[in-house]
Amino acid sequence: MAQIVLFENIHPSAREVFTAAGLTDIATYSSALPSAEIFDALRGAELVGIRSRTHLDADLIGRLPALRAVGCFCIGTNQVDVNSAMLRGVPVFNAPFSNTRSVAELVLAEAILLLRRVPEKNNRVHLGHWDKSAAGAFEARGKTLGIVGYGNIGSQLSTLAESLGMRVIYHDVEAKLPLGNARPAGSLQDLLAQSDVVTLHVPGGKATENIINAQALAATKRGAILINASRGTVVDIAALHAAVQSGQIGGAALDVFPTEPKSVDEPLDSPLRGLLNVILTPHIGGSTQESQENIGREVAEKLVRFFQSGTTKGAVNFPELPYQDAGGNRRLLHVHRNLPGALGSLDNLLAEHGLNIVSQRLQTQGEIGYVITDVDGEVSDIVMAALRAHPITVRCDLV
Ligand SMILES: NC(=O)C1=CN([C@@H]2O[C@H](COP(=O)(O)OP(=O)(O)OC[C@H]3O[C@@H](n4cnc5c(N)ncnc54)[C@H](O)[C@@H]3O)[C@@H](O)[C@H]2O)C=CC1
Ligand SMILES: O=C(O)CCC(=O)C(=O)O
Repeated sequence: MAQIVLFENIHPSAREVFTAAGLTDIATYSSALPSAEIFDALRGAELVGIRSRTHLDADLIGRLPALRAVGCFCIGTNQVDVNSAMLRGVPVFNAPFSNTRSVAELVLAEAILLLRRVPEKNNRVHLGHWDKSAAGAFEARGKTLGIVGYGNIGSQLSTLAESLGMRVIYHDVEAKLPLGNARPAGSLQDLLAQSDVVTLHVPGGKATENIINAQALAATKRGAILINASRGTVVDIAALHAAVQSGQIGGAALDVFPTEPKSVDEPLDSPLRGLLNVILTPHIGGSTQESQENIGREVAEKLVRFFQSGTTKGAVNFPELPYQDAGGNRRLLHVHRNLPGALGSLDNLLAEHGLNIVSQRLQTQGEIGYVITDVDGEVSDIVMAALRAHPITVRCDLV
């Protein structure tokens, strides 16, 4: 079985990084695999690369003892049970801003197209109608853009929209630095009531599930446009369907869906198909040549650095230890339960086996601690077996 398994058509730049680092045992898949097939594909894999469609749940992670790290070649990591991965000593990496600009540009384009009613007009011309009316068509200039989630994408979009002359307001659960003339709205309800275009840029997960539901849609300014390029679970699709049909929502653009097709030939199952004032795109917010090449390189580099030196800088679920040159002969990566005396137990065990510590760094986070130890001398299989068998150990690797 391959040491590295990459799903979902990850850009070839990733393979270049792995092979340049001497990691050549790589299996690639052009799409996500059905859950019945994924275990066989991953058996024995040490590094796994996915995008948004491959789900790594607690059960699957638990059945992959060889797995050392996961790379999400995207921003979102909600498709991985990152807590279970952490508890098994598996760091998860992502590319936190390599596709930010691509998403912001698509959203801005969709806002303009929907304000001008282009999706319906495009369809009418294709059908032979030359309907040159200005009814319901507006400039973006002077309109209010409401951004829900003022993180990397939301704030990037904020500056682009202001350069078009839009008034920008935002709602975030954390205090955020307003860029340019953007201002925080008093609440989500307040944002919805004021905005001509509402766009969602929050993470997926339980806390954001259906935050745009029937009640939120009813509180939205009548005829406003809704754009969702975050995660499909953020919008209640049945409620949106009803709001579009009643005219409460004047147009919508959705790039993400509660359940997304796993491959090219699987159709999207959604009541929104066929509505002409709704733009549906196949989760391509971050899919540009520029972003995919950068993401391929960035995440592969993080995986290689972890695999070869143990650094967890940038991991989303793990104590972060930055890169440091190896000081000794061998380097031990030890993940343990975060209990008093854990480091002492590890060091005693090394001393019992005559290993001198050249340098050692510890970081803890929640339930686990992570120690990188450079030692003089060879680390025998006996020492590794003793380390792995110790009651505090979650996992231990030698690099
Ligand atoms: N369609 C696509 O292809 C892509 C989609 N995404 C999605 O976009 C999301 C956002 O990306 P970034 O801006 O890079 O993330 P980010 O982490 O920089 O920003 C997210 C923001 O949402 C805020 N937030 C969290 N819960 C909230 C709530 N309930 N209400 C209001 N604000 C809330 C956070 O405080 C944070 O400021 C990602 O998590 C990912 O799911 C990202 C890239 C591509
Ligand atoms: O490109 C992808 O597969 C996923 C993009 C995305 O949603 C993300 O980066 O979070």
